[in-house]
Amino acid sequence: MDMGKYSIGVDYGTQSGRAVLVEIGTGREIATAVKEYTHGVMDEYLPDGVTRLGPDWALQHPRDYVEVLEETIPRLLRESGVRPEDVIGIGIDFTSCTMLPIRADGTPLCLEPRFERHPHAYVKLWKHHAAQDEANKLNDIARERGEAFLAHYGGKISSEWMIPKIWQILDEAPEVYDAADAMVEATDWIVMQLTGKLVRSSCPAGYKSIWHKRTGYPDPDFFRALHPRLEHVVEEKLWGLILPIGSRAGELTEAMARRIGLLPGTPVAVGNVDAHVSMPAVGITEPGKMLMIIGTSTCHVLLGTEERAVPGMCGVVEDGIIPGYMGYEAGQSCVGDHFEWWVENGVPPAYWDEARREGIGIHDLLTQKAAKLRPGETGLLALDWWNGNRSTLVDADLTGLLIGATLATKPEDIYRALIEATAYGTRMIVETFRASGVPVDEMYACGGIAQKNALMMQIYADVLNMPIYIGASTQAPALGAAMFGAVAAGKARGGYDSIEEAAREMGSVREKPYVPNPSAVKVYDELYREYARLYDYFGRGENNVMKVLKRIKSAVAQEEVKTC
Ligand SMILES: Nc1ncnc2c1ncn2[C@@H]1O[C@H](COP(=O)(O)OP(=O)(O)O)[C@@H](O)[C@H]1O
Ligand SMILES: O=C(CO)[C@H](O)[C@H](O)COP(=O)(O)O
Repeated sequence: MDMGKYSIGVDYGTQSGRAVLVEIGTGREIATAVKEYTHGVMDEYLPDGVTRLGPDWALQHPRDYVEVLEETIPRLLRESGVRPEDVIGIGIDFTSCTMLPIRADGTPLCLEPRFERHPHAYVKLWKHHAAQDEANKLNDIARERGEAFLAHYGGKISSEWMIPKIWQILDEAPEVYDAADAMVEATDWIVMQLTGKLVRSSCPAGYKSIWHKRTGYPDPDFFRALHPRLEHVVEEKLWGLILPIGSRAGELTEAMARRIGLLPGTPVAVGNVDAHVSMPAVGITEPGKMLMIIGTSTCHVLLGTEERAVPGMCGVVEDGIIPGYMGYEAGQSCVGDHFEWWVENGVPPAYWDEARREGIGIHDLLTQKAAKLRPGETGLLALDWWNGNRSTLVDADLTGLLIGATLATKPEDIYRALIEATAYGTRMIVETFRASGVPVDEMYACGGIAQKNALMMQIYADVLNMPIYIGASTQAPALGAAMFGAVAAGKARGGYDSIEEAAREMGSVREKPYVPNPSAVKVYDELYREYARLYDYFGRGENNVMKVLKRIKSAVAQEEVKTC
């Protein structure tokens, strides 16, 4: 074993935490460890198995996040033989806005006996969409008041973000709101567990908490207009130093060092977000190159030189991704989740048997079958809104649509139509950026699905009519987090002084991109035009049937709760 220097990155995804130990200088991933969350995503019941959650809820358990550190980091050291003194830094990235109410010392409220059966005391996962009413009211009030911040967020604040989630807690559980000394992003909370102090990251603050590098948070007046008790929400619940990404949040405490096998004093980077952190891991540090991080959901991140208003984007934040640039984000709320839904609910036993016989996963079986179909052959078209629309409509109340099914439609036809729908959704996002004056010249992809599903990447190349370059790492977010760990350590300790330097040495893409096939491009152009018509028809108010159905469903659910 040589005595190089190493950094650890921990990527907290929707289902699991993934840690990598990376060699400084080469970006070589020496060891990887994955821990599935013990409680997974809680969307029906609390851990007691009886406390029922409402529609659109999605919670997590904060203890699972600490378990990830305790299990994966010692495993990395054991398997690699790397000495703790040669680990010069740690970086974290997380899904976002994944948030929780805590005491001032960092204790999550859900760990207190008084609150263990209280849904609002748990972590609200990014895809918790039950704060849509609050998001709608917030957007109406912000529009009426002519709040300038709306332009930085594509005209709408999403129900996935911090302020609607805090407001939902206040509306539905004022006792939890009162007991919370702070509301924090999970990325900042886990950094707090490592360092013992609360430091907030400028990245999620900028994208998810309406914080601006130059103007800070919105005025108390605005928050008062939402709810009188929110007037001082910033001082009361969002306090804490905000540091830019690329800085050091602090050092590993004695207690945590003992629990995870590293040395106390190891530098810890300011927390990051899973999408944004991936850009340097793919080697991107300049404008015009859009990166798709494809997993449970997809995030699209892009650098620009000017702050433009792009309708329905998630946001533009100065220094939000790479210091010195405007960082743009857009996204799709379900991509892998979309396929998972189909696999779990629509695929007959014969297909599962076939996959077992062939010794492959069900996704691989459906992909193999779908790959035999030509573009347009299924006769199907879908809207990719099974978990709402994150960009460009920013509406969690929109739902899925499949059109063209017949008695001859097969499971692989639908699987392919769902893949195509997500590709059309991405094209809509790319076209919206371009129409708003933000160039998108090249497309990149990373994340689990970009690595695993070649058919899907080919369909994206064909639908977008652009080559798709794939990040070389199988764990791009964790690699990016490790790179930020190396920057937190700094050159003097064997790391880097800037993320650009780290990206040059440690980030990379695979040699061969997926290249568009002209005959497929032609068919997909025609199908995309139909997709765009459906998108406008169901998404922009001409036909609100999706919302009507949701309203009826929610009324029925409330009736059921009353009669229970
Ligand atoms: N071969 C595959 N093709 C398409 N989707 C897949 C495949 N294998 C798994 N998935 C989907 O990928 C998602 C998990 O993505 P991943 O990037 O591993 O995790 P995360 O979203 O937690 O970062 C799941 O929703 C699953 O349905
Ligand atoms: O909104 C996000 C980033 O801004 C979420 O973190 C993301 O969409 C969830 O990520 P994943 O699908 O990889 O679990």
